[in-house]
Amino acid sequence: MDGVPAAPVAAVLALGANLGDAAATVAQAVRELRNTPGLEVTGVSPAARTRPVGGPEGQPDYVNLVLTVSTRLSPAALLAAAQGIEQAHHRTREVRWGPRTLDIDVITYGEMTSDDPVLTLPHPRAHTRAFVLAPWSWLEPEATLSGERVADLAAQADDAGSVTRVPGGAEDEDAAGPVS
Ligand SMILES: Nc1ncnc2c1ncn2[C@@H]1O[C@H](COP(=O)(O)OP(=O)(O)OP(=O)(O)O)[C@@H](O)[C@H]1O
Ligand SMILES: Nc1nc2c(c(=O)[nH]1)N=C(CO)CN2
Repeated sequence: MDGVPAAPVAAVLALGANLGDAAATVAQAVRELRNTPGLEVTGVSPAARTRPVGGPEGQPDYVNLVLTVSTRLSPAALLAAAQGIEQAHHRTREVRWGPRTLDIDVITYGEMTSDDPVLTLPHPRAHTRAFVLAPWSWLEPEATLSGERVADLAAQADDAGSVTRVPGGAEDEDAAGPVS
């Protein structure tokens, strides 16, 4: 998990936010990831507005998007970089699946598999989450996750009906509008 790869590794990151100006936060996080040493952002999905899955009732909608990256960071360093950006956006963890200013999950890191609870790969719930799978499929229509087409998984997910594609660029802070 700590090993630096011999060659850049393709990884997939999922971003989500539903507190404050979520669209602006996600756009800023993309810029921060672009500025992270050892990381090249190779693709940014359109943003999605999504209904909250799990957690307390009455949360605002989320803004979600997916990035593809090419990285020389180890898996542990990639997670640390993601968590550092979460912390810079004042991420707190009070209640499981509660509302958050910013969440950055590592969905895949090359073909690596891991059941380490600190960094499980692929992300253990990604294959059930349209809020991850749908934006990923918009960015990479032929992508697969554990041998299954991401677009098919997105269509089958329980939350498939609560994901709306947001027009405009994901790095346009106004594109997704305020969450409600
Ligand atoms: N693939 C992964 N990406 C991000 N965090 C992971 C991953 N696998 C395990 N974790 C661990 O999960 C812990 C909890 O993460 P976090 O608080 O972001 O969960 P969550 O976003 O509320 O829920 P979920 O894990 O269902 O997305 C982190 O401290 C991290 O060590
Ligand atoms: N719509 C939506 N729901 C969620 C999200 C998220 O990013 N979007 N993240 C969660 C924990 O990672 C739990 N529920």
